Amino acid sequence: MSNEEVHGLSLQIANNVLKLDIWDQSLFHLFLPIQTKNEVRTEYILQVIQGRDKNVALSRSDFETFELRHFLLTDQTTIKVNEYGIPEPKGDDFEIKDEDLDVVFIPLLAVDKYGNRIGYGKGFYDRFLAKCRPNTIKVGISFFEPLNFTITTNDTDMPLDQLVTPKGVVKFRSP
Ligand SMILES: Nc1nc2c(c(=O)[nH]1)N(C=O)[C@@H](CNc1ccc(C(=O)N[C@@H](CCC(=O)O)C(=O)O)cc1)CN2
Ligand SMILES: Nc1ncnc2c1ncn2[C@@H]1O[C@H](COP(=O)(O)OP(=O)(O)OP(=O)(O)O)[C@@H](O)[C@H]1O
Repeated sequence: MSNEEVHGLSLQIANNVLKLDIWDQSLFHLFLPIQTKNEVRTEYILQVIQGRDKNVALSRSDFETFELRHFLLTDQTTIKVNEYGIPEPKGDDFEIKDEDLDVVFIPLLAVDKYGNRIGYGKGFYDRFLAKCRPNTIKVGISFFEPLNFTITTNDTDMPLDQLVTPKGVVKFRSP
């Protein structure tokens, strides 16, 4: 995918995020893209969320425990790219508990028609989502539509509620 394609499709995804039924919620968790990985450029989604005056949380990854810690994004937040190429907030101000997040946007490599997800491994998101509230809205973000075959799951895998792609929104229901 060319850089222009990545940006154009990411902008379409941000426009489709507007169609989600999430705008009565207040605290949104977002990932910032790993530049070297052709991930969806979430800066456009960030603009959409902030344009609606919602609060945004960003995470720092701990590669010893494979846990994420979340911090409120403010005017004072400094972002630094870590050794894995992930942009992360610096400092310990305004830490946010997993249970306080209303909506979580999730990066993924592939998803099937049931909302089962394949990530980059290490289980960061499976651990994180398991600690969120049951009614936290889990939204996958992808350039691609769901796969036609079923992804094999294990009992720690956390399925998605919805998926946003450049084409639109996909809602999942349990099989
Ligand atoms: N933008 C973004 N942030 C995210 C994730 C993500 O997928 N995307 N994660 C979702 O879980 C977590 C980080 N997950 C990661 C999992 C593995 C490696 C890793 O093993 N990197 C190796 C090899 C990279 C490769 O395979 O090419 C390295 O950089 O040396 C990095 C990040 C949290 N933050
Ligand atoms: N809630 C959890 N508690 C402890 N270990 C977990 C938990 N969730 C996942 N793991 C472990 O993390 C490892 C990676 O998980 P998995 O292969 O499912 O990652 P993934 O599907 O790529 O998703 P992710 O994006 O979350 O990394 C596995 O060894 C799994 O057992």
